[in-house]
Amino acid sequence: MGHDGGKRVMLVAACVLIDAQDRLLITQRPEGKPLAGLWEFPGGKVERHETPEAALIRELKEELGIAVSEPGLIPLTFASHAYPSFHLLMPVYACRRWQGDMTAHEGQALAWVGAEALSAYAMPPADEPLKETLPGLLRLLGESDAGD
Ligand SMILES: Nc1nc2c([nH]c(=O)n2[C@@H]2O[C@H](COP(=O)(O)OP(=O)(O)OP(=O)(O)O)[C@@H](O)[C@H]2O)c(=O)[nH]1
Repeated sequence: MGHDGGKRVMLVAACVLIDAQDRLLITQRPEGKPLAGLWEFPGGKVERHETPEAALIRELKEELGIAVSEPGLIPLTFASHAYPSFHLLMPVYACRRWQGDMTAHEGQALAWVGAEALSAYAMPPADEPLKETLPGLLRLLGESDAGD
């Protein structure tokens, strides 16, 4: 065992989808999955030999039926959290552009919320720090987007 406890690092890619009113999409984990009932950002595990971007494009299609392109995925921040049986490393992208009608393909509830309102939702422990940092990060992103 290493001095970190020897936990395996699990790579999960997640996306903050942002609508025209600057609201963010969160989805509720369905019953039967670990952490059921908690709200999270869409995404999922990065498979072997898959890039985080490719994993996200695949997951967004599977979970929500939307198509996003790689240039539309803007690296935003990451979460790094020790769960009891693994260490989660989660790159978080922002995305404002997608194609297709958004549908909850896995029976998950969807909610569009302002960044400041995230604190009102129960999210996985790894997401807790994001509740504090996302409002400021998204403001910066909005300012840097203003020119394009
Ligand atoms: N998508 C997503 N996963 C998160 C977030 N926060 C967080 O701790 N996770 C964790 O990251 C892991 C993602 O696994 P998942 O089960 O959603 O991924 P998946 O769809 O590839 O899994 P499956 O196909 O095996 O069901 C879970 O352990 C989940 O709890 C988040 O904001 N979004």
